[in-house]
Amino acid sequence: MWDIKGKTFLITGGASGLGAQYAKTFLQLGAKKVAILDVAESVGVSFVTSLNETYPGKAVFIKCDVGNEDDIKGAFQKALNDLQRLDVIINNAGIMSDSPDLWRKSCEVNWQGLVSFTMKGVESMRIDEGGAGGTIINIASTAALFKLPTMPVYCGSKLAVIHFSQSLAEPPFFERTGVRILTMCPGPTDTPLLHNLLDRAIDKKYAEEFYAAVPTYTQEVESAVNAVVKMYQEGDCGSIWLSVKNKPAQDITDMFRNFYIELAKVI
Ligand SMILES: NC(=O)C1=CN([C@@H]2O[C@H](COP(=O)(O)OP(=O)(O)OC[C@H]3O[C@@H](n4cnc5c(N)ncnc54)[C@H](O)[C@@H]3O)[C@@H](O)[C@H]2O)C=CC1
Ligand SMILES: CCCCCC(=O)/C=C/[C@H]1[C@H](O)CC(=O)[C@@H]1CCCCCCC(=O)O
Repeated sequence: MWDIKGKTFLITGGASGLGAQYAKTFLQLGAKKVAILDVAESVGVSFVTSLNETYPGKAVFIKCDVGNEDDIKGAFQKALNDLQRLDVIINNAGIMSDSPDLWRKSCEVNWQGLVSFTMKGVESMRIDEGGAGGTIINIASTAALFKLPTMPVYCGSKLAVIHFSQSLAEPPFFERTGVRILTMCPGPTDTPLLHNLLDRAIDKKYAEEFYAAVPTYTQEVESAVNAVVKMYQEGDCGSIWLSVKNKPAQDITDMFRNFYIELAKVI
């Protein structure tokens, strides 16, 4: 069982939605400090103010657009200075929009930003270079596990998150670095990300027909958050987890393992 008590957390996209609930929950469970990184400054500042009312001095807000490398460099260094040491990074910031004006930004945020924070995290945590080890939690989605024709860019960015994470985590990565890479795939969860689905689609007209034909369902935020806590406490490096329909988190690593074993027979 991995400890939460006394650990420091950096959470991207932590000003609202699931990221804010991860912050609240890990503080409730004894985290030492959290750094909330988000592009939404006023929401982030007021959220951190409310956290500090309950947990004095334990939360800091750092403005950061995770789609912008200069922002990431500055924010990561500031988080290290403020927290002194980073034990856990939750790469949570994500955009769901395949619209012509936003698809490229969503690739930068969902994928490149996550890669950048993961690499910086590994560098600062790795025990073979003087660090103390740690955990990096990468948030993917069930959109990586089914084909959603209205949002192929979002699906692709989330599958990239899974494959990047599981490839990086291949043994002996953990033995060498002491850094644990974990991936969570939440299913549709009740947050603003799911508002205005038609405006987020690659093709609005087709999306109207598509969403009229498929049933929509969402799970509670609490369920997705509990799943991340369970994965943090129990997950092995390289493991991939699922959180759907308010069910307890499931470790689906073996399904991926078997998929690659089958593929290896033909490649
Ligand atoms: N809500 C859902 O149904 C699901 C969400 N996810 C993933 O969970 C993560 C969080 O999603 P939600 O909380 O639902 O979304 P949300 O839209 O409610 O919140 C996203 C947060 O990220 C921040 N953000 C957006 N762009 C940013 C940027 N460039 N730099 C820094 N912060 C930025 C926003 O300001 C906001 O605080 C995302 O990666 C999403 O893809 C995965 C599966 C299901
Ligand atoms: C086995 C085929 C499954 C196909 C599922 C699908 O294409 C549609 C899924 C919708 C489901 O009915 C409930 C929803 O809300 C889905 C549409 C919303 C997609 C956004 C997902 C965001 C995310 O999970 O990251």
